[in-house]
Amino acid sequence: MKTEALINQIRKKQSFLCVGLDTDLEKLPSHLLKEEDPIFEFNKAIIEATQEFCVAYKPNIAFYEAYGIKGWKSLEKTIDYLNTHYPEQFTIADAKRGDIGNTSTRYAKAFFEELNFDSITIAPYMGKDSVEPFLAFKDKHTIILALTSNVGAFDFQTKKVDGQELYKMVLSTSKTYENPQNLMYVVGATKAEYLKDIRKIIPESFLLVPGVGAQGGDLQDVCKFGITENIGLLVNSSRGIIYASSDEHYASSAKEQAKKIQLEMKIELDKLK
Ligand SMILES: O=c1ccn([C@@H]2O[C@H](COP(=O)(O)O)[C@@H](O)[C@H]2O)c(=O)[nH]1
Repeated sequence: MKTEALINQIRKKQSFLCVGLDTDLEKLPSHLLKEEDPIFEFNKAIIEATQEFCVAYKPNIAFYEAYGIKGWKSLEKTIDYLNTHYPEQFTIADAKRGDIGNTSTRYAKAFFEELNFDSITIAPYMGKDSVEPFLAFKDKHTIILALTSNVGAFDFQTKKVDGQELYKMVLSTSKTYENPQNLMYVVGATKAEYLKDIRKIIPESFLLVPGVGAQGGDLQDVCKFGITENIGLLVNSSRGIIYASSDEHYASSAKEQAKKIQLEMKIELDKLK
């Protein structure tokens, strides 16, 4: 998907919400466990309930890999369902990959060609030759971990290297890679105050912002420093939406929660007018 198409969807739906499909069998309503593929049935119901309020879906690959071949099948069915029924939705494989170039190319083929995701999250630690194989794919997006939402982000990402915080070096160095137009970045909602500095380095880039809801990040704080003329934000909530209730009303509860966040986003978008 082209970035322009994503921006158009955001304007049309007045939403920059990404729904995280972190689907955990242990948290599913018990009646779904009788289904042949409970994970897919759950995802399908969540997608149907939330799609009018969001512009992106982000399955975290760990939740599928955890169930082996069955989990991969559920993931494949989910991405196929999205691409068939809601091709306007931006899809993110939250896989946090990255390896020597030869191997990164295989990861890129797996997620961009075989599964046909629009984007993938990448750990930048192995540098240029580990990231560029992903960037080589036209109209696919490589979302680099810049400043993550967890406490462990302070172990390395905010430490100074040659007088500069590592996450800032990741932002500025990645801009020199081949095909930088295909880059996006992960910045945790729990680190909203850092967005002011981040926007000085990457004023236009799209940011995937996880950490609102269950992790306590604040949407208004994220928008205060992170929003741009072209919005430039995809704010993710996973558990806060998909497990809004654990009974048979899980889909309508997810819908209410997604709608609530979309209305908050509309208020932020109105401020840009
Ligand atoms: O810095 C990061 C990078 C990725 N994530 C992922 O986003 C979701 C957040 O889930 P919630 O339930 O909304 O907390 C999850 O898949 C994480 O692995 C992140 O949280 N922070």
